[in-house]
Amino acid sequence: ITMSWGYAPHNGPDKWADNFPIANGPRQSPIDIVPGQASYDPGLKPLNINYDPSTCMDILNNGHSFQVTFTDDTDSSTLRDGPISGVYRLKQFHFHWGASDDRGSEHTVAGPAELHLVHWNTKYPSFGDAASKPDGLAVVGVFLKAGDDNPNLQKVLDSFSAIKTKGKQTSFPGFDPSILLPGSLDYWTYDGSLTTPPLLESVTWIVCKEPISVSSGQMSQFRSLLFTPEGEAECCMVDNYRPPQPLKGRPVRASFQ
Ligand SMILES: NS(=O)(=O)c1cccc(F)c1F
Ligand SMILES: [Zn+2]
Repeated sequence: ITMSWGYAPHNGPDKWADNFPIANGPRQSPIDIVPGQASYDPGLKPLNINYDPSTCMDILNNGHSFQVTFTDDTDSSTLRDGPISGVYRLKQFHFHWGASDDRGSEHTVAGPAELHLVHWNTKYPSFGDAASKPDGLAVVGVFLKAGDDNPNLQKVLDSFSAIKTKGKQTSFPGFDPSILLPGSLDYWTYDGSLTTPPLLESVTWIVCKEPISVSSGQMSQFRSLLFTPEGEAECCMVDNYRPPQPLKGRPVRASFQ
């Protein structure tokens, strides 16, 4: 039987290496970002992000998080410049969050949650192919910070009643994910991996310095989702984050001074 990885004691991050030995590899994510230890690189370009809301299709509870998926058969929603070369297409975005407001982000500048916008390098024929290449993916990470209600999250939160349990999906047209980005696109960047199995070491991480806000009430809506499918004993979808991994000598660069 294939392993059903998760975030529980029996199948969580400390067990992933049993089936995915790359979990102990040289460029694993997330990492603890120490602002003072990052080195400013004046050669880094500003991020060039262009999203077309008409590529937004649906929202899904995949049993690990919820994800909003985009059509990626044209260069309509793209990421360019920053630390990357070429054109990367937006495939999906998802979040990781904690059971309480003091944990939940993956890259630690600690906070209740973290948004990941996943893009793949169009020099490869597909997302699946790109995901196995060292320069195949680029993920923009945005920290959520406990504070005021964030009205830009509301459309996402309002869809949760339709995707409460694992496997549920509902159409989610016309959403513009750029409204989830912070005002400043200053970022840290380093070479890493997927933070969930198969933990492939194919991600150029681009982590924004500025967080977006989320209220505690909105966080409790995230926590109302379930890891479990309909009809099974309910298990709240919380603490779906991997703890920081060893840096192993990797440089972390900053786009700002
Ligand atoms: N947490 S994560 O952004 O590293 C991630 C997770 C699943 C599939 C991905 F392509 C991916 F990038
Ligand atoms: Zn993620």
